[in-house]
Amino acid sequence: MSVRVGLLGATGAVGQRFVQLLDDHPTFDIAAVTASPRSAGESYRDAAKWRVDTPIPEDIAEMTVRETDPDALPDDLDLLFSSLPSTVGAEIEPELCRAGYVVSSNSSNERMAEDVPLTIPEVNPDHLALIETQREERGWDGALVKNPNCSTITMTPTLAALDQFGLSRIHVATLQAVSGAGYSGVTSMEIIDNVLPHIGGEEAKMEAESRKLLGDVTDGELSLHDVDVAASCNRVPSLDGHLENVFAELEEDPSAAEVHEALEGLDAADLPSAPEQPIHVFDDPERPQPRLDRMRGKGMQISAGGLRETPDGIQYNCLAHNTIRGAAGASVLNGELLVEAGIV
Ligand SMILES: NC(=O)C1=CN([C@@H]2O[C@H](COP(=O)(O)OP(=O)(O)OC[C@H]3O[C@@H](n4cnc5c(N)ncnc54)[C@H](OP(=O)(O)O)[C@@H]3O)[C@@H](O)[C@H]2O)C=CC1
Ligand SMILES: N[C@@H](CC(=O)OP(=O)(O)O)C(=O)O
Repeated sequence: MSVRVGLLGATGAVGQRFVQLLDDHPTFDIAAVTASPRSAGESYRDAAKWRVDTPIPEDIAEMTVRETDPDALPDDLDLLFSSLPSTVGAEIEPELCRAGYVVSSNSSNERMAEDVPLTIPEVNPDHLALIETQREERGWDGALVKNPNCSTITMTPTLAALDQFGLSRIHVATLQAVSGAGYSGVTSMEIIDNVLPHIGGEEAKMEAESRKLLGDVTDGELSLHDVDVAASCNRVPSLDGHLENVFAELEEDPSAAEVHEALEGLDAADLPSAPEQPIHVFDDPERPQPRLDRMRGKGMQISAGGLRETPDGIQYNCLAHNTIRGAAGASVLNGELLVEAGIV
């Protein structure tokens, strides 16, 4: 089976990760690439300043970049992956869905909309049921599905695994890599020998998106999980890989060994890009570390470690590759879920 896909925002940092990840994908074939009007008409090789650590695929390099507009896309695309700036996504993604395209989007616009599935296949694949509500309410033939923010993706699968003990209150502090801010997002003068204790909007995203991901969809209606989440987000000078310190207050009182077993027991998704085991737990208290562990499971596995019983609950660390598991890889996984569900 071949699924013809288009990449929106293909020349950007996340767009390039899509190109890299889809290069040898078993079913997805890149049939169109788009970017801003500045790049449209150029070859992908000229338009994209290639910064990924594998060679640019020759067939994609030769493609002509199109405008990001329904009229500029071929009609026979089965699926679109979007990594547009969120202001651009907010304008263009609904137009594309109205025109009949199914869009798996990484951009933050509409992540919290009640009729838009925000999914991680190992956590809440059933939320795809919201597509029916979305199509009824918006009159779309296409569909819009989102993946969460990269810091949220790193933590939420661990919370899904701990939900069996009753999640009551979560505190999390993040140490986020510079690639999360994009190539020109943080200057070297700002970040070398430094830590920035503020990432605009990130804390509110982690607090809200995690409750949606852990929530329920019944009869096409969404209800949020009632766990309290409080986040503090920090930029640190690692290149890729967000590390997070989680303090979980639970209704029950599991031992560290029980938590270890629960984390490693989170069910895998049976999808081509999914890791065989979603979460790996280290016994070594010095792991996970961004440089050593971000590429586990081809950048798609989440690592945890430092499990510790405290008077208030369990403390642990978790880590994921922010532009693979946290961005392009997350959208690809959602695309595979859409194929499995027969929506694509
Ligand atoms: N899940 C997550 O947590 C993550 C999400 N993201 C999100 O992904 C998106 C992309 O991020 P990133 O790749 O770093 O951004 P970049 O700035 O590197 O790339 C943006 C892309 O969008 C294109 N673009 C810009 N303006 C327009 C326009 N007006 N019309 C059409 N296309 C346009 C650019 O084309 P051109 O080259 O021509 O300028 C480029 O292809 C953002 O929304 C970001 O927030 C990013 C990282 C992680
Ligand atoms: N804010 C994230 C990256 C990002 O773009 O997030 P979002 O997709 O929620 O805008 C980071 O800095 O690491």
